[in-house]
Amino acid sequence: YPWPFCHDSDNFKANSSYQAHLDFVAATLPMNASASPDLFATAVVGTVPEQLWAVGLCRGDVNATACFNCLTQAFRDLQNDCSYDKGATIYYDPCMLHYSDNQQLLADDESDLPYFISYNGNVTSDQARFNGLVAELVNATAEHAAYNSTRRFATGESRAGFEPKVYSLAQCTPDLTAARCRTCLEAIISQSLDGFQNLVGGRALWINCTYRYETAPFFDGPAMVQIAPPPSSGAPAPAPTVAPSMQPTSGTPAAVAGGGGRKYSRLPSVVVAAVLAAVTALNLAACLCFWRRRRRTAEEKQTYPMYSTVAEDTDMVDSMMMDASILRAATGDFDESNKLGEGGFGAVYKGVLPDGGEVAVKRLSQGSSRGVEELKNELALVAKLRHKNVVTLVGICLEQQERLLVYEFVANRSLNLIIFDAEKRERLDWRHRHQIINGIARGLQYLHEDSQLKVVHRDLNPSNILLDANMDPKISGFGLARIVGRDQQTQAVVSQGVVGTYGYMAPEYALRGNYSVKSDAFSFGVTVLEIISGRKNSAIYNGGKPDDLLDTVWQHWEAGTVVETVDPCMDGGFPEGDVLRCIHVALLCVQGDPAARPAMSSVVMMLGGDTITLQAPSKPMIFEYYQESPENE
Ligand SMILES: Nc1ncnc2c1ncn2[C@@H]1O[C@H](COP(=O)(O)OP(=O)(O)OP(=O)(O)O)[C@@H](O)[C@H]1O
Repeated sequence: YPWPFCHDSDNFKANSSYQAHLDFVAATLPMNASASPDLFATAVVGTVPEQLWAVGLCRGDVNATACFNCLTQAFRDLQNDCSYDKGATIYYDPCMLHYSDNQQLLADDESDLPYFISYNGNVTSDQARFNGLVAELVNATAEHAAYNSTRRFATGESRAGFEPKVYSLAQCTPDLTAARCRTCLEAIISQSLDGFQNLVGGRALWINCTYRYETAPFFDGPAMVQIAPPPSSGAPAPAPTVAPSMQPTSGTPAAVAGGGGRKYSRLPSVVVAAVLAAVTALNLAACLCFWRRRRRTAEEKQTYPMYSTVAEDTDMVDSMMMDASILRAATGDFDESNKLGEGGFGAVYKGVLPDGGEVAVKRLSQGSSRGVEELKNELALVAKLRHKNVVTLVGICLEQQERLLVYEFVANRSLNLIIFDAEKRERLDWRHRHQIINGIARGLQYLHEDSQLKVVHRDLNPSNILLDANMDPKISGFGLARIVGRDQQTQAVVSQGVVGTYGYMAPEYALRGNYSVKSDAFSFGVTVLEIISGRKNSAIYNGGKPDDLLDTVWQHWEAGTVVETVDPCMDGGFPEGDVLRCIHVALLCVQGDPAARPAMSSVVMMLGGDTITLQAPSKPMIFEYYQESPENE
């Protein structure tokens, strides 16, 4: 160890957004993974094409400190070994890290995955019984990891009575369903185990799942699965069939391999093995690297999350179902000219239904597992929400490969397209801006406090605020939203990674994965300051110097010159008292301590009543990510 794989994907440039995303994930993911009970975290940051997706998983039997150290080291090593490669994977004994600009792993029919195998070249004596024992133990351990462990982790051992004893381990990323975990393990076991016949140790490593067996103990804690030794008599096992490319070169010690930052290019769909030159040089056991193209099986298709969603809420889904043919006709077969925009999960098209009704059709990218998760969320959540300031979902379509979400058409599209456009934002006078701020506050209050559900949006920002023909705002983009307990006052913690948009994430969410209605309040505060100033709160380094709107507004607030931060486009055409009140409320929302931020019902009241006295805000927490330059890290 370590075994790094550079994916030979696109390169990114130093100081690019992708680099900033990678730095951010390197600073947060090890903490999120080690703090989660599953020792697992994922993160999606930024937007396509600069979006970075990362997954980190520690072996189920290591402690949080070892997990944190391993993943921290993993980022360091990959940034050295695969510097500027957008996609890379690294395996250590205690952890695995993978990042890429492409989220398509197991869920993608056509994805090529770094499928890595290593084995111990020593050969056993009673081969037929040994091979039978290994196969039984490995499969039992895989079964246990998939179906009996929510962490998708299991260890196993053979009982006394046959020498050598065998020890095994199987693990999947805990975001896989039980069935998909089993499918994944089955795939790597069936691909590799034949090649390990007679060998005293072997393992296959994949991003979504891994298994290993050895004749010496190698994991901590008692084995979760035990199997009886094979009987001494009985039908002889079939003759071993060792794949020629996988035969050990010599009886070598325990399986270890090195990859030294080599670049592996994509290979043909047939499994191709390449013995690493470094193996011989380092006098280590044989080690093979496979890139292979997988076809999703019928069984995997059945376990695709979308289908279980449909089964869960059939009545609601049925009533909203629309024909793909109608939506195709409505959008001119998803013609480019009807494209309204593109989000992280697919493009959005304007459509006109046969009755003349205008709709916006979100077409989720095919094969994106994130897209399916988003769809699940949207179905379960948005369909139940009804508020003037929340976008309405009017239909859905799940036909063959199409996954379409149909919304009411919101004429002026998203706020970011106006507020950050030098010309268009001149159209937004103070009356409009005030109306937008109030509308967002009311929509958020509804989500947090008044709907049947208690919803934390988690990705509130101007690209998720749509403006109707009257410039009334509607909150959209519920793909990352979460329902939290109605009485939940405290914060929930993401176990599967921080997702959201830079510059709007509350520090406790970005750094520790804690989200709550108060992390939405933070995003609201940032959005309000952007609406008033017409400036983006850039979390990306600007020539090595942080360009932070919160900091700028705070400096002016303290100096008593905060009116200078108001968008010059408005040319002084605003009542100063109203503007100051809005900035004051926004500063209360971006305070570092979540408990000090007001609830949205208070925000609505504070915005509406000039008789209410407001508390003095404390300095916003501008978290370190903004303050350090990448060179210092
Ligand atoms: N209901 C709608 N009516 C009109 N335009 C819309 C509607 N929904 C989305 N759009 C337009 O399409 C763009 C893409 O929307 P989408 O919700 O997919 O992306 P996003 O919010 O920018 O990103 P993400 O989904 O990654 O959060 C929006 O920025 C907006 O301009």
